[in-house]
This record gives sequence, C-alpha cells and structure tokens, in this order.
Amino acid sequence: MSIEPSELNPIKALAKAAANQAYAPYSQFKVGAVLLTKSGEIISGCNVENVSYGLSNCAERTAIFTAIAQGVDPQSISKVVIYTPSDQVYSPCGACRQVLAEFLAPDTDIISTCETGFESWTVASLLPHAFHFDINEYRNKS
Ligand SMILES: O=c1ccn([C@H]2C[C@H](O)[C@@H](CO)O2)c(=O)[nH]1
Ligand SMILES: [Zn+2]
Repeated sequence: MSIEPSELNPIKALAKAAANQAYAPYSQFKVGAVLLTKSGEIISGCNVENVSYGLSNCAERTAIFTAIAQGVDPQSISKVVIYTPSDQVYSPCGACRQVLAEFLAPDTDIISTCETGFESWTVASLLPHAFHFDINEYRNKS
C-alpha cells in the first residue's frame, strides 16, 4: 500500500472539496485532484467542461497545469490524489496519463479514491511505453 488510510483521508477530503468546484454541466461527473509536494505544498484541480465536449479538461490536468503556472517544481510532487463521486474507483484517462508522464517522476503515486475505497498506481505503471521525444536529437539525425 502506498498510503495509509489515516494519511489519505484528509487529502481525500481536499480532493472532494476540489471536485465541488468542478464545472461539469454536461456529464454531471465532478472530479477533483490534489497534488502533494515533498515540502508539503498542496495544489488542487477540478474538471472544467465545455459545450464543445472535446475541449473539456480533466481534474488531473487542471491540477498539473496549475502547479506549473504557480512555479511549483513538478518533480517535487510525491502524490496525486483523485476523487470521483462514485462507488467505484476510476483510473486517469489516456490524455491525463501522457501529461502526468511529461511532468512527474515515474515512481510518483497516483491514488484514485471514491466514496467506498481507493486504488493506487505509479505514473510509469499507468503509461508504459509513454511517448517521449527530444526535438534536438531528432534534428541532429535528419
Ligand atoms: O479521471 C478522470 C476521468 C474523467 N474526468 C472528467 C472528464 C469529464 O469532464 C467527466 C466525464 O468524463 O469527468 C476527470 O476529470 N478525471
Ligand atoms: Zn483525464
């Protein structure tokens, strides 16, 4: 287990509070995500939908983008805690996995909680064989 329930419960409460801020009039599925840094900073995000559905942003990406905008070093993030209003655990979508893989250390804990339980993974286990690209290396070869 990557986290004890006694440590998880207060962070889950913050993720639930973040979910309360969600703008989800189309799906009615309000998701929250909280990032914890090694030095104790807390950054949260929620899903923000759009009438052009494909423009919607998940809670996980909102939280990561907020951390970047606030100048937080994403490599200092040790845990991501997600809350979905459900009695089943949901794992992050493919778009969020690629964004998490871009910024977070591969061994960062991704913990998804719901009303009845939680499950945890690492960034690397959620997206094996992630797409990585070095523009300079590519230019030197061609
Ligand atoms: O891990 C997830 C899965 C879904 N959503 C959002 C996207 C959309 O707004 C709504 C329904 O898919 O939930 C998240 O924020 N995080
Ligand atoms: Zn997503």
